[in-house]
Amino acid sequence: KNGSFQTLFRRTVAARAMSSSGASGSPYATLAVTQPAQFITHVEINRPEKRNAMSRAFWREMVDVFDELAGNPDCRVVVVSGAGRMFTAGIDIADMASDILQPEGDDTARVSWNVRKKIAAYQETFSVIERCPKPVVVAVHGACIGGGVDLITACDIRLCTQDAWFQVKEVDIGLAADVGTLQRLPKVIGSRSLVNELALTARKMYADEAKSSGLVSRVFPDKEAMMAGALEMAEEIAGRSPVAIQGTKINLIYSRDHSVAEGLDYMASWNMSMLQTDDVMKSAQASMQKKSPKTIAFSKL
Ligand SMILES: CC/C=C\C=C\CC(=O)SCCNC(=O)CCNC(=O)[C@H](O)C(C)(C)COP(=O)(O)OP(=O)(O)OC[C@H]1O[C@@H](n2cnc3c(N)ncnc32)[C@H](O)[C@@H]1OP(=O)(O)O
Repeated sequence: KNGSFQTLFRRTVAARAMSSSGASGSPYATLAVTQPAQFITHVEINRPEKRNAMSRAFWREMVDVFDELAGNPDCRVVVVSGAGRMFTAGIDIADMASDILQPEGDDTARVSWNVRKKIAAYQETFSVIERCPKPVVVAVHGACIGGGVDLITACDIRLCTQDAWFQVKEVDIGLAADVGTLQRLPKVIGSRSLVNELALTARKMYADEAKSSGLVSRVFPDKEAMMAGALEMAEEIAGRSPVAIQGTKINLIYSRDHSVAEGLDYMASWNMSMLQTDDVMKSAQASMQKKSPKTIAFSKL
């Protein structure tokens, strides 16, 4: 069934749609948000002429979009990618310099207070991805620099193309990375030594090493194949019980940050109510009848 002409055709059309450089009439200046298939939302960083550099508008718009998607029952999974030649060149150095380097305040305490608030707001841009109960699949092609690494480490599944490269570039512009890479990358990549090397030297890491280190789980030959793969994966997720999927994401993140005993305790409290969902019976029945979960009509969540 997977290889049928119709399925392949539909995937190719969807992958092309997902590779486009944006939807007209988007309410966002830096993002194109579309629905390539039922329950799947595609968030495309859409400033290709500036290599998807993250401007002030971008930092705000990501929060708006993910806050909305978190509560939107028509979204069960999100795919994030970049338009044009690369995923992202990181922070927009031109647009952001004045925001960070000329802070307001009458004295050191007030200036510091205001800078802290700004940094916390920038951190929120990627923390909303992690807090969103819908799984987020990120698809990286070409460069993923600086803030791009902060972004992808907040996502649940990372895919890339063979031409992708990743760079924790902050030290090159005089910063200690402050919006998530130093906190999340060590949880993603097993080797602390490799994380330290990448963050302290700002060297580029290419697709094969990204795969062998565990930063990405799959490498595709090109962007079209990657977007088709991302959509296929998103369909697998979107076709399953949203109660099970969202509970799985939330508990995986909780147990990443807690002891096994605390994670088990949280899980027991979680499932004491969630096990009572109709989705368990529906899914078990379909499984016994050897039907795909995708054939089940789950209530919206
Ligand atoms: C609170 C702080 C929060 C977060 C902090 C994050 C830190 C970081 O993100 S550090 C990383 C910063 N990024 C960089 O240093 C990358 C700089 N860019 C490049 O090295 C290159 O542009 C490139 C990404 C390798 C792409 O090269 P190429 O394909 O040859 O394109 P260009 O001709 O260089 O650029 C095209 C166009 O895009 C503009 N641009 C590219 N990157 C940025 C950027 N980071 N900020 C602003 N603008 C960028 C470039 O200026 C060009 O614009 P024109 O108007 O066409 O001149």
